Amino acid sequence: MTDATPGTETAERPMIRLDRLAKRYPGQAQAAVEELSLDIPEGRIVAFVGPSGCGKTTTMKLINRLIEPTSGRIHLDGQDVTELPVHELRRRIGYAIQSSGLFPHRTVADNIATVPRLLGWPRQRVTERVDELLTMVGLAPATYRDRYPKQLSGGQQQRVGVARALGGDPQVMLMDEPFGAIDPQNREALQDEFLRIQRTVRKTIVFVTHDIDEACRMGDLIAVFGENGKVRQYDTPERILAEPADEFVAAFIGSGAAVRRLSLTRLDALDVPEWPTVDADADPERRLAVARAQDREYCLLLDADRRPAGWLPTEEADTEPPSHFPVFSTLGPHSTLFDALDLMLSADTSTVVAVDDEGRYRGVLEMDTVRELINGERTAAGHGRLQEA
Ligand SMILES: Nc1ncnc2c1ncn2[C@@H]1O[C@H](COP(=O)(O)OP(=O)(O)OP(=O)(O)O)[C@@H](O)[C@H]1O
Repeated sequence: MTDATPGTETAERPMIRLDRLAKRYPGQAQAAVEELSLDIPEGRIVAFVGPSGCGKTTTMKLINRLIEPTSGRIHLDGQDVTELPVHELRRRIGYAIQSSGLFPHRTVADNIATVPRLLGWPRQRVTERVDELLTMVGLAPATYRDRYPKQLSGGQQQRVGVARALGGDPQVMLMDEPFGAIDPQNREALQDEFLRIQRTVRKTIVFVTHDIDEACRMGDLIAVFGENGKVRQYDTPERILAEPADEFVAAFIGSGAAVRRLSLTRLDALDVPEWPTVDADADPERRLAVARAQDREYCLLLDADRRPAGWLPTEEADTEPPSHFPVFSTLGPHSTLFDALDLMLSADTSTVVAVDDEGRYRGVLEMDTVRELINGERTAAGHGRLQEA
């Protein structure tokens, strides 16, 4: 990443490049989008967030030429989109919108088959593609293939909308508030499912939302839009939450930035601090010596596989068998700091033992560690999502 100024280029290969893009609708005094320059890297989800009317949807429609720019250029994979035939552009760019946009009088299968049929795929291949996509979005083909959109719940319609947008295997997906009409609980499930699909398909995705939480969850990068399609900050969710570029961005994030950062930080991205440990199978004198050599009231007893076996009171470290309290609070690598804090508060404990996928000891998180991370006194060792891929 370069700095956090508007119109940022990224170090990664851009799939979409917006170059001083502008759109002024006829008869409007203000431009809807003014001089917007932005690189959207290949295989990433870029979330556009910003208040209503700031030009997010207009920018999306410019990208797939549903509307034409007043000035500026758009490059798709290095090619000027105005030089591409519109049908070619539609094949390369899938579009999913809030209302799901399904054709009401066509079955689910016919809806999903729209682009493959336009592309002239053989019937058998279209049928296979429809079933593959339905399975991918978690809808059993035999049950849902022949239904009409009104016979589906809102969430199921959204899934079909996503499947349809993926139909022709586009390089790019434009998603305009695709989960906007879904209640919060189902929305979270759909977001998770979509991220799971994205780990496999690795599309370049522009995702419009007005919800900063959704942007943080979904985006590898977030572009915060201000007035007239001006990007006020373009950066990772972590950086936007930690270092908002200006007061506009800070106000848009609103309160609760610290808690949002907690839920973005996974334990496997942290250097979890060490805690004194004692091997359960060491002899009593050795246990006592190790326990006394440190200044904690309790040591963590580890079994032969280095799994936490109990909290051992330092002064009783030589009892046989070792007397200990059970370890209730352990969290795996995919848990977040938010989960750690939640556990500390709900289990009324100030320590959480971090373990790896096999349940082996990694370290111990204390309330103070969490506080230092929130305050920036300590930084996450951090392989963020960008570096991870
Ligand atoms: N067809 C149009 N004709 C004239 N003005 C338009 C047209 N479409 C959008 N606008 C104006 O352009 C500006 C940007 O609209 P746009 O829909 O891109 O915003 P948005 O950020 O997507 O908003 P929202 O979050 O409410 O969907 C707004 O002021 C809007 O009123």
